Amino acid sequence: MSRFSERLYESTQAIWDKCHEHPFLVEMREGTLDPERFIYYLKQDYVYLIDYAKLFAMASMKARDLETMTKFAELLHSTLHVEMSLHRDYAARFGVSREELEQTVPAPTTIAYTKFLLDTASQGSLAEVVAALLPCMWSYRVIGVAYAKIPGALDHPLYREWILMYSSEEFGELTDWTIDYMDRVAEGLPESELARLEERFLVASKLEYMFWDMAYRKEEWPI
Ligand SMILES: Cc1ncc(CN)c(N)n1
Repeated sequence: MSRFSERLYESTQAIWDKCHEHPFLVEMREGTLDPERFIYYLKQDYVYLIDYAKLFAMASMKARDLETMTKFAELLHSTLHVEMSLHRDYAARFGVSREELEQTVPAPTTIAYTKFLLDTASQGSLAEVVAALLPCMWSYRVIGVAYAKIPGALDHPLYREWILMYSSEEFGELTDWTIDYMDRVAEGLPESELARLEERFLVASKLEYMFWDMAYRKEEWPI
């Protein structure tokens, strides 16, 4: 039988392709993205990641065995200390203090995404939490690996570190573990449950697209 993650990947391929075609990502891989858009993205992503990290804490709490609990704790640690440290380093380069970064006012799309994730974590099963958080890891992994192969992309003074982070072995291993875990928790579930997991994965993938779009437009509250 094919893996459930393959079904997830196929069902969202069109949305992920749309992300790759989005001007934010096209311009980033070509090295022409306006740094102002990138700073906006970093600030919104920082407050997004604060809530995203909480998902791993909640997944750790829902885990039924020590090995899984430990892995989600590792993911929590990595988000707080590795991924968010990338944002802190970038912010320092742009003269944005750690406090300013942390006090970023979340834009409507950031709130929509984090609310969806945290609602899933508070009300859903462990399998649902994993389905909701997986596009975040997996789609960035796909982007990072693809961009690292583009000639000259790693020479860019601004986007190099971002590409290195998401194409790194460490990020790859954590992503692979989570994909594999998705398959394991989905095993033996009835179709009604699988469809629910697929829907969580799909919504998160759409929100990933919306996040790129938000950053490109430098979305503001209308009032
Ligand atoms: C919105 C978003 N999605 C995914 C990632 C990668 N963890 C991120 N930093 N931000």
